[in-house]
Amino acid sequence: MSERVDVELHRADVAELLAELADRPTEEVSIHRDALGRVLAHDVVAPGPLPRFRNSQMDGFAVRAADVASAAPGAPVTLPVAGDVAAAPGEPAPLEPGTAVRIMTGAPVPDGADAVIPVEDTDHVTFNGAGDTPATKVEVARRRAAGEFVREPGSDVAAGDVVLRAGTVLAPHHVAAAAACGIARLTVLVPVSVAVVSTGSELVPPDGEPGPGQIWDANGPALSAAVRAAGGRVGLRLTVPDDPETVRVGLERAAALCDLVLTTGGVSQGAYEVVKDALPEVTFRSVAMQPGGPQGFGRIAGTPVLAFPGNPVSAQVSFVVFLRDVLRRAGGLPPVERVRAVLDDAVVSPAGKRQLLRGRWVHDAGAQPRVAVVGGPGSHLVASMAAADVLIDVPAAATTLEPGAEVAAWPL
Ligand SMILES: Nc1nc2c(c(=O)[nH]1)N[C@H]1C(S)=C(S)[C@@H](COP(=O)(O)OP(=O)(O)OC[C@H]3O[C@@H](n4cnc5c(N)ncnc54)[C@H](O)[C@@H]3O)O[C@H]1N2
Ligand code: MOO
Repeated sequence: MSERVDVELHRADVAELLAELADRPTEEVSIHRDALGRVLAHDVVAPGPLPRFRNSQMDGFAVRAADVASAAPGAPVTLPVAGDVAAAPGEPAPLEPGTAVRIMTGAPVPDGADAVIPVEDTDHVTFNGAGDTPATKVEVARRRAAGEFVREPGSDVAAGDVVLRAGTVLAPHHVAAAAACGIARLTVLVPVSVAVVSTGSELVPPDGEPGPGQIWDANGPALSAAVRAAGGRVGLRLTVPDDPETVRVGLERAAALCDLVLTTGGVSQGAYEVVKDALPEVTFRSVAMQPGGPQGFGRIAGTPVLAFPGNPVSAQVSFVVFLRDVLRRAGGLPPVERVRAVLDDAVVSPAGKRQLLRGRWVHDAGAQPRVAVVGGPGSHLVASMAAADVLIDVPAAATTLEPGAEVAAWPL
């Protein structure tokens, strides 16, 4: 651990190393299964208009507005009902002047009709229970202007309009717009594929039985979840023991399969720092922060690798500070902005290191967001981390901060 570098410098180095990840390939996905949450690669253009044809906005009677121009409550206009149009396949016959057709919401409005009288404004009042009973005449008790309750073709979308913009993170309402335009497949960005490699002979999976001296692997599941939450994909999950040969073999496999290799553990000053030993071509350095001080970055077989420390809070904080925004940007998601907030508590902090304390937002009516400290600063305190929803960024120059001090806060 030859040098101790500033957090922002290491951030910039990591961003530069991983800049190539932003060059994303694309793939087609079905709107029925895989589109949700994916990021659109291109603008989506409507192949035709929406609505596709003139149709009724109401259950009622299609008429010529001129034929009911004198209709008023107490002075209805009576028209013969010449037919019935449902929202169903087919084209209705043109409307003869001086007649009406019963029409349902979404049904094609016949040529010759230019307004729809809602059923409530007629002597039928409602169609509920009317079934297939054909109406022979209708009394219209309210006039409607030409165009009322008629949905014109293209009034929502014209052919050639952009309905969804490149970069949209697909939500249910975007799927609806694509489906309504008859677009069943969308071209989206391929997520960054990350190999998440936990190192440590002491680790057993969370569903395993730890023996003496063993612990459950928190970092593998945590970083896998973090990768997915930042729009990435876990291309490989490995846990390797503290044996440099085995670690090397695992990391070479990971490098061959994924866009990025992410390791935890084995990067500090101990006797068994296997990641350091297995990756002589990678730069290991001490970053002036706590937690998350020991860091590695470089390439293995041409693939970028980041080596995070093994302490669980250190690994999670490292992800937030160094990798989250890089992954989000590469995958087309906006970065998570840091927020200026006011401290609720007094804090002490080591000299010369930025400290990222676990905190919670304090919700009140104040003008500026406030944060309170949760738990201690130890890098092994996973429960305090779980209770936090923000990281409080105490500057390197500060050894104490009083309540009311302004700090940067990293939303979790
Ligand atoms: N003499 C020194 N000792 C340490 C220093 C130092 O500067 N000088 N730095 C400390 C700091 S800070 C950190 S952070 C850790 C980093 O250690 P490593 O990255 O080498 O990680 P390990 O030694 O493998 O493990 C540390 C700790 O975390 C536990 N661990 C590891 N992996 C997992 C996992 N996947 N899930 C849950 N817990 C994990 C491991 O059992 C250890 O308790 O070094 C300090 N020491
Ligand atoms: O820098 Mo370490 O991550 O504090 O435990």
